[in-house]
Amino acid sequence: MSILAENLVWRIGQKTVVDDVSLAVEPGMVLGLLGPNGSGKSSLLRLLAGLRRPVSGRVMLDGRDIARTPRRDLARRVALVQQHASTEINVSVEEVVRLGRTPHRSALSGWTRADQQAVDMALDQVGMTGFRRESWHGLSGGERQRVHIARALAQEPRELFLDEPTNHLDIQHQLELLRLIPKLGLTSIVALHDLNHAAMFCDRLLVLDRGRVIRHGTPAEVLTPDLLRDVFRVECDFLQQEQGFHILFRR
Ligand SMILES: Nc1ncnc2c1ncn2[C@@H]1O[C@H](COP(=O)(O)OP(=O)(O)OP(=O)(O)O)[C@@H](O)[C@H]1O
Repeated sequence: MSILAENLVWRIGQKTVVDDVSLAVEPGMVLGLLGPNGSGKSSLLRLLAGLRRPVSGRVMLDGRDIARTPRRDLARRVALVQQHASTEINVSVEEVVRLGRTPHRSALSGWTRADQQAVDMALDQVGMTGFRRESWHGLSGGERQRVHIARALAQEPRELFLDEPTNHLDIQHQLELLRLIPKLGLTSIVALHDLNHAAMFCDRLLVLDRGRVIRHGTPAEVLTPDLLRDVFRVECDFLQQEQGFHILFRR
């Protein structure tokens, strides 16, 4: 397994935010993480990326416990694109993406061809090459989001965690990004709110509610009318199409 989490628990004060979560993702697969607001998706992603330590349970990447993995090794293989990430200082787009190379560089080595190639490719993958010299502060919310993803890709991770990556993006860029993720060949976990997008682009889905895993499996196994009613509190119909199903929400 590329990503394996066993019985993760995380609390803040008296509140159990992540409650006995286990999951497994095979190499190259995309797992969609679903759940209502406050269900623990962001908190779980931070535990999986090693930014938070669980109260109990463990996360294994390629069979190695991340609690015993040196920070630098972890930073070389895992990238997390968080919500509301921001940069205060006045920098160019390319400079933001170059930060993704930090874990690969030593204090003595200069900027290498491999570093530049990784940055060029990452900018290209998110369609931001033309913006490389622009100031970060002049970008729209969606453009910033794409630059954050480029920074994560420049890191050349093996595991990619994305927290609502389509936030702020127009529909064209939402679809482009969701199409890109499976093509990267990385093992990915993506927190999403759009259930149709999750069904279209993820191999497997996992639904959280109040920190607990309610269901996991293929999109067709997970997204059923009873789950949408019980967890998301919506009534819907399902439209069966050649390329899969589509959820129609009732007015
Ligand atoms: N640092 C923190 N301090 C206090 N409460 C926290 C903290 N981190 C998470 N929580 C609480 O834990 C719960 C889960 O939050 P989390 O952000 O993980 O949910 P989420 O599923 O990502 O939500 P959303 O869909 O709204 O982004 C929320 O009730 C939140 O207020």
